[in-house]
Amino acid sequence: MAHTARILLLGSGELGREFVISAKRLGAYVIACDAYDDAPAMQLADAREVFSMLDGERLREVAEKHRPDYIVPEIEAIRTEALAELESEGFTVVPSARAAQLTMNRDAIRDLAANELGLVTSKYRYAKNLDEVRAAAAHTGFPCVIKPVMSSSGKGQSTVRDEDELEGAWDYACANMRGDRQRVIVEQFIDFDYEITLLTVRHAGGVTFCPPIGHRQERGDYQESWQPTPMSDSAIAKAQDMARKVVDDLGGFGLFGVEFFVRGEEVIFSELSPRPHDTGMVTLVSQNLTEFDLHARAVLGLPIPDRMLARPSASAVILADRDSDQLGYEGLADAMAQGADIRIFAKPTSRPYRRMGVALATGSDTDEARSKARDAAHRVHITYG
Ligand SMILES: Nc1ncnc2c1ncn2[C@@H]1O[C@H](COP(=O)(O)OP(=O)(O)OP(=O)(O)O)[C@@H](O)[C@H]1O
Ligand SMILES: NCC(=O)N[C@@H]1O[C@H](COP(=O)([O-])[O-])[C@@H](O)[C@H]1O
Ligand SMILES: [Mg+2]
Repeated sequence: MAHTARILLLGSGELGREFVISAKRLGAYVIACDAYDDAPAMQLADAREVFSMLDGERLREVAEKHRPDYIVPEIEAIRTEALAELESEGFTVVPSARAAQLTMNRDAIRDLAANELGLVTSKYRYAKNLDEVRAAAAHTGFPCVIKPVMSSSGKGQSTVRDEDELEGAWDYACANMRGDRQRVIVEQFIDFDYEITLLTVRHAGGVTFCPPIGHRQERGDYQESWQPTPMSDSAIAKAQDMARKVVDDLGGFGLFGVEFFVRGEEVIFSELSPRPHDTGMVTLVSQNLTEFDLHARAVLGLPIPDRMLARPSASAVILADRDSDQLGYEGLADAMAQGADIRIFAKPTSRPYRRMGVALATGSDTDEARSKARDAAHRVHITYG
């Protein structure tokens, strides 16, 4: 065979696009899947399949047609029962069908982290109607954060300051939840000093951590990230210990993005992605091996260094502000003039707040890198035809 491995990629957004590049550099044949055609990763892959990955039967048909060595989820909205079945029949799901299943639902991963593994989390309770939301908020206190148990990138999420806002937040969560379970998590709002993503690679040779990535979110969605971010030795040790516990429990090989809130010396586990993380796009310039390279290596059973280093770097997102299918981009040269780099994801359509690209920069420290990346992101103008 001409290729080192066949990979079925489930989800073809910007993270998948970079993963395709990394996997293909290692000689893999990649079939990119998503619910819409010309998705960012499809444009670079060897083959594509356009279907809803929530459709278990279609998922099975596609897996049987391509007979991949590895099935690599790139999004959360996947019929994970189908992944479990395929795994039991001998397919390899990355990092494991169990990891995909538990992280698709906030309640499943939260119960594992808080109850079974004993990790420190915010106070929380679940609710499936407005009365239960009120009871849950009485338990957590105000402010609290309400999120659908099935959602990502902040969809359906709101921070609630008092009783009167609960109904609006419940309606908003219901209107924006994915899947068929009308259920939310109500979490105590953590007034953190900063939050991090700890990229954690579980591989044949053990577990390797990348230097912590700091990030800033708006509307529950990432706006900028930087690496490394300073942390005390004790805080980093706590985060690494919790990350190791959870990835060892989930099993399999791959890179995980483990999210924590840090308040003083207290480190609070939030959630994790069993795959490259959006805030980890900064590794496209900060690390010798990016998060996508590390995921590809771990998946293919190739060696991962024991220690990863990062030079001070930052990323800043380029967002659309309206719906369009006549997109163009201006200002790239201007954005790059101060030394920043730009990635455009080439999504075929835009909608308000959709992430269309990212600016990347390095600097003598992360403050300088952040201001360069932000400045470059502002110089890119999307045209809407
Ligand atoms: N309990 C909380 N206290 C304070 N801030 C919170 C809390 N929960 C979430 N946030 C803020 O909202 C952001 C998004 O939350 P979370 O990571 O749970 O959502 P998500 O939809 O899964 O996002 P993604 O899929 O992009 O990781 C967090 O990074 C944090 O900034
Ligand atoms: N926080 C998760 C995340 O960043 N996922 C990334 O966004 C894409 C969906 O983007 P879209 O909504 O613009 O299609 C996903 O395919 C993945 O690459
Ligand atoms: Mg998150």
